[in-house]
Amino acid sequence: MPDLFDPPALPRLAVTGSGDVFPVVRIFCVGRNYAAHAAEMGNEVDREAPFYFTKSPFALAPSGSTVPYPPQTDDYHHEMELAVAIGAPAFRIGPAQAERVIFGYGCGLDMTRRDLQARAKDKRRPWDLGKDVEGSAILAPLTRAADFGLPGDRRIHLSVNGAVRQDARLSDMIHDVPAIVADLSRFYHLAPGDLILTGTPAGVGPVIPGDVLTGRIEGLTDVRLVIGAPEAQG
Ligand SMILES: CC(=O)CC(=O)C(=O)O
Repeated sequence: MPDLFDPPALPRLAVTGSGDVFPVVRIFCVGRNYAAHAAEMGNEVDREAPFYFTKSPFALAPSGSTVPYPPQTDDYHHEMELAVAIGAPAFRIGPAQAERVIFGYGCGLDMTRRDLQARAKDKRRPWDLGKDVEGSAILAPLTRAADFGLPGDRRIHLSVNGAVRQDARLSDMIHDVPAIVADLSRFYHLAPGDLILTGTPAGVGPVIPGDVLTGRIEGLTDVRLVIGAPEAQG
């Protein structure tokens, strides 16, 4: 039977220093993984275990894009994050095995309709409309794990129009990368093409059309986003 339409190809990320590309199949995101961010949002952190939400891989936009200010929000926020790309199958692995299944790392932005997320939280509803926003997962080219090493306590920071807004250390994460990979592998058969955004540090805030965002993690390629004008109706 013929397909009724041509499905879109999976989005792909460039790999720094090579012609390789990494197809993105799923995007998992960790919530409240930095104590200072949880506090600024008025939340307690859960040190027992991470929690997750997801974004469609089709929410991905490459670094350097101009992405229109999205519909149905007046409070679109930046969230700078370390992204982890999975390169091998992993199911029910321990933290000690996590390194073996990590393909690489990248700088990512988890752009968020904060007003819709807040409304969802108030009504105890899922966060999809706040988080799974078209064009809201901005990813820089990946760096292979062998070229990056371990996340350690590298600086993670984001500036908007040159002014630093988020500034922290990867060691500030409550659940570190091996713990996150191991924990997620209890629930999912992780596989090549999975991407994990590991949570954002404090300093999140609103953006407006014309803003230029630059996110940096020592040792990785910067992520860059320009906020475009909202799209016209109709
Ligand atoms: C409160 C949030 O927006 C959750 C999140 O995306 C993060 O902590 O990162």
